[in-house]
Amino acid sequence: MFEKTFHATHPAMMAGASNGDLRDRYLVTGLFRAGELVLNYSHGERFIIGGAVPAGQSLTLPPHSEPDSAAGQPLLSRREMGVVNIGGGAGSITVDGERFEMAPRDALYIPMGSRDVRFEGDSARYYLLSVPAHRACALRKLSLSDITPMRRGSLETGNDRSIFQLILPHTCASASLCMGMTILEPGSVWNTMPPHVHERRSEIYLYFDLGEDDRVFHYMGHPDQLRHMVMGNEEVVISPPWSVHMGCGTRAYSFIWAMAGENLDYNDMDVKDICQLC
Ligand SMILES: O=C(O)C(=O)C[C@H](O)C(=O)CO
Ligand SMILES: [Zn+2]
Repeated sequence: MFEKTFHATHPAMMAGASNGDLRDRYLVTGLFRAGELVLNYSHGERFIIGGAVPAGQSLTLPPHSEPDSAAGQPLLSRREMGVVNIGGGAGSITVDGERFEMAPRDALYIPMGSRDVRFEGDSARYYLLSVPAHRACALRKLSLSDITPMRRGSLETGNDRSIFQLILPHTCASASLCMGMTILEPGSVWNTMPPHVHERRSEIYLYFDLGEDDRVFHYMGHPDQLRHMVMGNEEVVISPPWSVHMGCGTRAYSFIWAMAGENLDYNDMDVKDICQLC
């Protein structure tokens, strides 16, 4: 049921890794295909990373296919999920009969125990992230207009951006998923500058709102041994807990960040000084 399984990696595996090795280990592509629901699996925090593009049809979360003890059970029987509509048009998500209209950039938190989850919409594109959960929190829709963003950076330093915390304890209760969206102002290109590491959580970035010919130069690895990966629109990068994660685009863009691990504390991060990087 998973298109690809991404394995957990050791920091020592960065030495000698080719650009192709990095892309194979950390880059998730092909998530958004018309008429399909695509799921990938990462052993880092056991994230499921997916995309659903209904293109006029109705797409449903599949049940577990294995092991035998779980086969046929709902995918979210022991998991929670965050969804964002990154498409240009509205759609709807129906969870066990409760229907939510999903305007572009709306998010939905779907709790553990949800059984029937359907995605619809002609031009909606849903980004899906799921992690194991130990409790069921409330099903909840979140719109950017309900959230006061954190403003960070400046146009002068090319990193003027708004950080919307969609799923965090003060906005939406979850068992272990943290999720948000960061939107860069026109003329700004750097995200997460200065960068940070958080040993107790892994993080996943999805870059979007880029043109077809635009790219983000995403940096990862140990702060004093940075590597980069060239990423296009609607591509995802997995950041292990030992890795920085930051990027510079050829124009302004947006990205969705999602984390899980030891805690739900957004501020549990070790911010690096730019002079520490090389
Ligand atoms: O632009 C930023 O800065 C971010 O959005 C950083 C992410 O929220 C993050 O990496 C949280 O750990
Ligand atoms: Zn981070």
